[in-house]
Amino acid sequence: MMKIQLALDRLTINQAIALTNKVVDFVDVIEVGTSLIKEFGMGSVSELKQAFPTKQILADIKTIDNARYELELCYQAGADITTVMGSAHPLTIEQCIQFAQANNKDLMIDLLNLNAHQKEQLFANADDHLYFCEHISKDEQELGIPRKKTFSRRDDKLRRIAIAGGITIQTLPQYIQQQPNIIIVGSAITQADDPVEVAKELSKHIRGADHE
Ligand SMILES: O=C(CO)[C@H](O)[C@H](O)COP(=O)(O)O
Repeated sequence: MMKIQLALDRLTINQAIALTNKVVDFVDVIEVGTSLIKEFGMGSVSELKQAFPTKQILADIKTIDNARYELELCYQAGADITTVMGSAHPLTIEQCIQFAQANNKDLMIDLLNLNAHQKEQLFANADDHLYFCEHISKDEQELGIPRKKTFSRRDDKLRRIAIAGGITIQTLPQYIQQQPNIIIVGSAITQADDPVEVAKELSKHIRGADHE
């Protein structure tokens, strides 16, 4: 099944919990966004895990260095998945992969701003607990820079792929067509007038998508 990940950004912890409570049945993974971690620290991760103990919690820590220290903080707070920037030093990425494996956790490598060659090098690490996130930044979104088609599931069957960055109900079909494992949606739900309706609709299409 294709999964939907809810990205919680630019909210207080209480707002994040209240919003998630409304839409929890329509999401598979709860992402504690980088902005929450930066503003409120690891308490944002532990409070979300306490509020939703049966859900997978992704701490979007975006590690760029100091791999074990940062992952340890996330695991102590209850995270099931953490993120590392694909642009980090290869040793940092290797440390994250090894440490996640040793702790029975999943890892997501954020491919933000990497070229095809850099991505190929990272793809050599593919396994069932490693996700590669095709991500366009908030800054690119806000400046209206169009997303390039980044991958096709047809030649990418071995890798677990997530897609993130400004995805809405209107733009969803093109992402579903690419058959990722996870579609990450933040503002389209968190900023919606009716978050429940939007999450319900997104979930219907994402979870219902034909996925190999
Ligand atoms: O990692 C992120 C920001 O760095 C967000 O998780 C991602 O961009 C999804 O949120 P939105 O749908 O609002 O773009």
